[in-house]
Amino acid sequence: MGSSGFSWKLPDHPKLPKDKTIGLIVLDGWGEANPDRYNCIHVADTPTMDSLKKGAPEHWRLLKAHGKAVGLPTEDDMGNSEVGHNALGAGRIYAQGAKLVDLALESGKIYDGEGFKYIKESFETGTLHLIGLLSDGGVHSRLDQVQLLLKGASERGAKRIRVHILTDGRDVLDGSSVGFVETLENDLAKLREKGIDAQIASGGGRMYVTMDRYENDWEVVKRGWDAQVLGEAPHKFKSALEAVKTLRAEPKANDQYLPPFVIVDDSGKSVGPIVDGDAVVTFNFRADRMVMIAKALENENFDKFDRVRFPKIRYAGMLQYDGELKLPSHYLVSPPEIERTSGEYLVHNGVRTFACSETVKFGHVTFFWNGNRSGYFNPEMEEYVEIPSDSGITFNVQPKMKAIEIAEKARDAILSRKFHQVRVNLPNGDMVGHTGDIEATVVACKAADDAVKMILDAIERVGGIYVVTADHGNAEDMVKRSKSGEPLLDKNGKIQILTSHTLQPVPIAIGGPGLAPGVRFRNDVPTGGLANVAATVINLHGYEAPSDYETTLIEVVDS
Ligand SMILES: O=C(O)[C@@H](CO)OP(=O)(O)O
Ligand SMILES: [Mn+2]
Ligand SMILES: [Mn+2]
Repeated sequence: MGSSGFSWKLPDHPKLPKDKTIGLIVLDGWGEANPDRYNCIHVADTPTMDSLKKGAPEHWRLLKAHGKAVGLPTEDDMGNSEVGHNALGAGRIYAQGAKLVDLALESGKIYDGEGFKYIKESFETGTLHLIGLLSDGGVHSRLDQVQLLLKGASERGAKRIRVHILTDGRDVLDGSSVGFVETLENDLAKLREKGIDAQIASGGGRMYVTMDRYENDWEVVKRGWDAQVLGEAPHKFKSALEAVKTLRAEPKANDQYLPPFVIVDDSGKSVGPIVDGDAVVTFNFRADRMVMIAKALENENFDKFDRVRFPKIRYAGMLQYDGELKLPSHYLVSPPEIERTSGEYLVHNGVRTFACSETVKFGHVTFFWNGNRSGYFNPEMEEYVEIPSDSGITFNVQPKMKAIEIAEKARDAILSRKFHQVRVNLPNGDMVGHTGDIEATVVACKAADDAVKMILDAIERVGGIYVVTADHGNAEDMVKRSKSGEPLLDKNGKIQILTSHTLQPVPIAIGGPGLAPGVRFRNDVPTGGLANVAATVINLHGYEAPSDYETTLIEVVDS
């Protein structure tokens, strides 16, 4: 115990035993919605998840996974993996990046911070480059924040501004890139009227350029580096609007995967390479898909690809993306201080943990789960296993992904009896849902269900407990709908495919032979959300949760 009286030691739960093996499964992108043909979870054969639902209301219920329940600015904000896993692991609701940036821009505090002062030093003689995802999706970034930042920076001395855009089509409708570029072009034209030399300098689709995560494919980051820093790309255009319109006219074009392009002047020279003396801001607030580019921009020693040039710049992230690595070292807004997560408590109380997913979601059950912190709390108590994801494909061609491999690892970890908590993320519903391919998403949901079964069977064999939940919706609704819930059609009478997450609640189910008789979901937490899961799991490990955690979902009635 420290001098403040703080202790990592958790009190024993008055009724629940310790040392049970808990299989903790997060189905990524698995929400609950009305059954219809665009609900891939409903269409798919999912006997395991269906059978868990029969345990309602005592052993199955729904949780809020979007909006304020996960620390997002409004109830119109869909859930996402970062905020979802943060809430699941931390057991409290933190104002998240989106909200913190809103507040800092609203109050103007963003301009008084260390990060802005640092980049401002370059405004007199250098160019300010803004790199990030151009949409109003609100998962990684938001256009209105970029607009405010452009205004604020230009009013505070930025004379030459270059924006390097990444088109979305994942958190927003495919094809919406054109509209976002138009809006940005208008804003930049207005700045030019005021004598500021401002324009878009390069671009590319988010899944093909820059925004890789968890080191799945450094080529993605390199393609961005070449366009943004070196001013080189296979496609050259006079304007960004012309670029996106032309590239989208290609057969099978998709905003998520637009090839990299640079904007060139009349002499064919790129208008905005990043050079010595410039300032750079990566304006995404969300961490996972910014960590790799942040390393390329910041690290003196870097061997992931040949940077050709490593310009001496002043670089700041919108937020600091990794609290443990302190990356990047300069940032405009302080990230939420997520501390004392359930993982850290459990390690201090002798609970051994195993966590596993495939590369594309590996950081979700480790880094996000632990409050955007990389690495182990205590390597003696934890083991994290990453199964390499397929790279260079869209997951509708491999909808089963590595679900079975993840389940096998979890099964083996459970049967080894070395761990008290075996935690996995099953990516299928989400990663395939984002492709907008309905048939493939149905296959994906079945694969996830098969994986759940394998893990539950192992829990059965060791007399353990399972907790099955999800981080946000995706696969349960694949069509854009009117307010009354009718599928919306586009100009050609085709349904508008929804590639994004949703506002839907997610299920949570508990059970297994190790679940003490009399444990059931309370009925007095009707608005429970993802942040209530941590206390619940801590109870199932035989401990009382810390008093400032969101309340547990369970009670133990005498039977
Ligand atoms: O792929 C991603 O980056 C997001 C969507 O933008 O999905 P998730 O939050 O499920 O990781
Ligand atoms: Mn997710
Ligand atoms: Mn997703």
